[in-house]
Amino acid sequence: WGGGSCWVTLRVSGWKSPLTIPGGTRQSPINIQWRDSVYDPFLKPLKISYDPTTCLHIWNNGYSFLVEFDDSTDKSIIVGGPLENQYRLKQFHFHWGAINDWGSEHTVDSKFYPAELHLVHWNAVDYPSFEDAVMEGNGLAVIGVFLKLGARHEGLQTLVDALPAVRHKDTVIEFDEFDPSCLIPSCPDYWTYAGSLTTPPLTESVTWIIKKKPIEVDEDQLEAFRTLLFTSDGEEERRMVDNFRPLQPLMNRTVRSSFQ
Ligand SMILES: NS(=O)(=O)c1c(F)c(F)c(S(=O)(=O)CCO)c(N[C@H]2CCc3ccccc32)c1F
Ligand SMILES: [Zn+2]
Repeated sequence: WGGGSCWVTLRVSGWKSPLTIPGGTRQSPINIQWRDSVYDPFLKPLKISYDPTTCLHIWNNGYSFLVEFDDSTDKSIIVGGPLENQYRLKQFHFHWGAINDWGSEHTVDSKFYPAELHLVHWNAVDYPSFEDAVMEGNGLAVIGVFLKLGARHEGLQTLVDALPAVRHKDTVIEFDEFDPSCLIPSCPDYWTYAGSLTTPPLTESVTWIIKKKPIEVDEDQLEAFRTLLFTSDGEEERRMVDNFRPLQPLMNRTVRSSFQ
């Protein structure tokens, strides 16, 4: 184990992801210890402007279900917050548990939420493509939004209604005119830290922006996520649940907050 690099691939209900990567110093997800986060008065409000006509399709890629956007223009972008320039929306996806006691990737004071939304953006100012940006320290910006059990979320319901059509891995349906800002709490408060993708290639290229306030969804909506499958049509069915990566060491990082 020592200082050497070691690969441990954890096979948890189809969620293959190395536990640690060689030389990783800024891996995600992490536990956010509220009292250890440092208020940074220089953090700007995050500005979100998405164009619903850039929404393309929903697909089940065997990791999660994701909604992909046309990122060939600057129509759907975020700017401000901890970011040096604007980032283009590429896709959003979720992580969730088999039961409501866990499911999120990040935790707050070691508390899990039943699910977590990730909106993945890339730095199209400095890099020619998403694939290039994935390899750069300031290449990506991911907004994380916690989901908690509560009232039904009308905006999410549009997505939930489409899930039966993407039940199996590698199924896709057209999905248009969806504005994902309806899934982001209006409260401006967030934490931010330098991290990584939580799926392969696990590159340390993500500026994480984790919203302090969760959104509320109801039990039926969480159950709808759990009806998805890791497996393709014709394979032995394995329910798509617990598709989150284990917590990673904070190492030499500080989590900043935009609020006091
Ligand atoms: N939690 S997370 O935000 O780190 C994250 C995921 F958790 C996740 F599942 C995916 S994916 O596209 O479903 C699976 C591909 O890795 C991506 N997709 C990214 C990662 C690599 C890649 C390559 C092309 C298009 C999208 C992505 C992701 F950024
Ligand atoms: Zn994710």
